[in-house]
Order: sequence, then C-alpha cells, then structure tokens
Amino acid sequence: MMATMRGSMRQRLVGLAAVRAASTSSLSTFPKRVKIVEVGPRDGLQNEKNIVPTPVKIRMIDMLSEAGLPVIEATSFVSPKWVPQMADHIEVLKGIQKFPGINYPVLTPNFKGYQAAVAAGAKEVSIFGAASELFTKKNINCSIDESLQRFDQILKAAQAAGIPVRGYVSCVLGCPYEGKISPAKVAEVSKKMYSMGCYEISLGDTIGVGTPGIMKDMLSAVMQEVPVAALAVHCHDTYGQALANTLMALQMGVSVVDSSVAGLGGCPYAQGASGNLATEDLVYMLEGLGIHTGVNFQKLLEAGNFICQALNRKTSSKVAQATCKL
Ligand SMILES: CC(C)(COP(=O)([O-])OP(=O)([O-])OC[C@H]1O[C@@H](n2cnc3c(N)ncnc32)[C@H](O)[C@@H]1OP(=O)([O-])[O-])[C@@H](O)C(=O)NCCC(=O)NCCSC(=O)C[C@@](C)(O)CC(=O)[O-]
Repeated sequence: MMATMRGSMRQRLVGLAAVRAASTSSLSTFPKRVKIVEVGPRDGLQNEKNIVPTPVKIRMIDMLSEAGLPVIEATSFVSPKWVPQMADHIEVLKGIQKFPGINYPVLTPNFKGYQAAVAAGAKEVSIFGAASELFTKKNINCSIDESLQRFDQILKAAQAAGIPVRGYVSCVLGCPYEGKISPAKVAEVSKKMYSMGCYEISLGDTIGVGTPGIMKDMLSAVMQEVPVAALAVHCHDTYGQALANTLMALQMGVSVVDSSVAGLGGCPYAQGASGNLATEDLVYMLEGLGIHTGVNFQKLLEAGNFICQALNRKTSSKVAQATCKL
C-alpha cells in the first residue's frame, strides 16, 4: 500500500516536472531529445575502496538496461594494478544481459586493453585522454602526444573491425595538478581525437570545478573544431555545478550527456574528484524541459536504490532523496 502510494507520488512528481515544461517559453534553443550515457557501473564504481562483487555490478547494469538507458558504460579494460575495482571486466562484460538497442561501451587505455575488450565481446570502446599533461601522466602514465599515438593504434584496429570508438577529454574545466586549462588546449586535443576517428568526444569536468561561464567559453572554442552533434559533456558535481554546467551545454546545442546513477563516481587519479551528475537529477530536469530521454524514471530510481543499498551508501541524487521522503 505504502509502496503504491510512493510510486504514484513519484509519477506525480515527474508529471509535475513535465507540466512545468509547457509553461516555459525559451525552450527552442534546447535539443528535443537527449542521449544519456550512463557511466555509473564504470566511473561510479571505479573509485570504490571495497571491491564490489561482480554479481552486484551485473545486476546494477541489468537494472539500468531495464530502465531504458540507451548507453551504459559497463567496465574498463585497464590495468588491475592501477584500478583493482575494474579487474573483473571480462566477467562483467560477459555476464550482463545485452538488451537490443542498448550499447555497452568499455574503457580501453591502450592496445592491450582494446584487444582484451574485443575478445570479451565489446562492440564499442572508449579511449580516454586529457587536456592536461600532468593529469595524462598520472592517469595513463604517458604524455598527451604518446596517448594520441596509442589511441591511433586502437582507432585503426577498431575502424578495420567496424567498432565505434568514443573519446574522452578530461580536465576540460580545470585540472587537479595544473589548475586552469585553456579552452584552446581543450579544443586542440578534442580536434585531434575527433579527426583521428572518434565518433563522439565527451568533455569531462573531471574534478567538478567548472561554472557555466567557463563551460560556455570552453564549448565555444571546441565547437569551432568539432561539430556540436559529436560532443557530449561529462560533469562531476564536486562544487554542486554539474546540473548548471550541463544546462549551459544543452543551451549551446549539446545533446549527449554523461551521468551516473545515484551520483556515484570519481577518478582514482584525480584528487578531489567527487561524484558525477546524478542520472536521476538529469532525467528530472530534462523531463521538466520537455526533452525526451526514453528513460523509465521509476526503474531508474530502483537501480539507484539497489546500488546504494549494496554499497551501504546514501544516494547523492537530490531527486532520489526527495522522492524517498514522499
Ligand atoms: C594505461 C596503463 C595500463 C599504463 O600503465 P603502465 O604501468 O605504464 O603500463 P605498462 O604498459 O608498462 O604495463 C604495466 C603492467 O600493466 C599491464 N597492462 C598494461 N595495460 C593493461 C591493460 N589495458 N589491461 C590489463 N593490464 C594491462 C601490463 O601487462 C604490465 O603487467 P605486468 O607485466 O607488470 O604484470 C595504466 O596507467 C592504467 O591502466 N590506467 C588507467 C587509469 C584509469 O582507469 N583511470 C580512470 C579512468 S579515466 C576517468 O575516470 C576520467 C573520465 C573518463 O571518467 C572522464 C572525466 O571524468 O574526466
């Protein structure tokens, strides 16, 4: 009875957000549809100190699939010495249900990771670089130029095998080691990765220090070099700016947004990085703007609830917290 009441309250809450959309006049600049790239199973879990059992990861991904997320980043084929939490990448990728129409990309830092990912059945991979030399060194142990050479090898093999490659550029609004990063540097690295063959470039505010004004300047520079249709934003919420920064990107025409269920997340090689933009908060805002996502909100809440219980953690999603109280 109580659960049914809660369910109907949640529906009313989402309905309320959608009704507000109708009264908003400046919606013409927003995309009609946004593709959400769910990074919770990878970015959300990679920084967890205690190893999350593989069946929990698999159930989390299956629940996110049931919620209708169109892209779910499943795991990373990185060195287990560097990120022990992702050491079960083969079991996770093989163990999840592959829903038709949903992509399950995995991170591959080098050719070794790419080969292992493809052998385990990956149909899409993501390479990850940065606009900061020091962060690149700390994160993948090479310079930016060396990282681009490694990516080139992956991209050539992936192109031959018909495997799409997504590219991340980290530290686009600031670096934990170098501080300010110039929009020109972000544009330069993004352009290189796009020209080399990445179909999409995800711009990461890795430590969540950006504000909408800096986001605007950075995107303006990148959009000179990469078509906006090929751009995504990936905002961490360390300073509570992730939703505002994402809104700015949407206003500028970006229609792909990365987020993490329950706001889980953080990069082990970015001191001070906290969780990602929570998928629940993103979906609530997009519904309110009348922007289609295809996500079942109730099932998304259930996936967030499941992983928070498994981690013995309170959700970082404001919307999930609010609906819990209803
Ligand atoms: C890139 C390396 C491997 C270089 O690490 P390295 O130590 O320079 O690598 P190496 O080539 O010298 O090899 C050292 C050992 O690692 C092994 N190795 C080498 N490659 C692999 C592989 N792919 N899979 C499994 N094992 C591997 C290799 O076989 C060898 O094993 P050993 O002989 O010592 O037993 C390492 O630095 C690494 O794994 N880094 C990953 C760090 C990471 O995952 N960071 C988090 C993801 S990025 C992020 O979160 C930001 C993002 C994407 O979300 C966007 C944003 O927020 O901005």
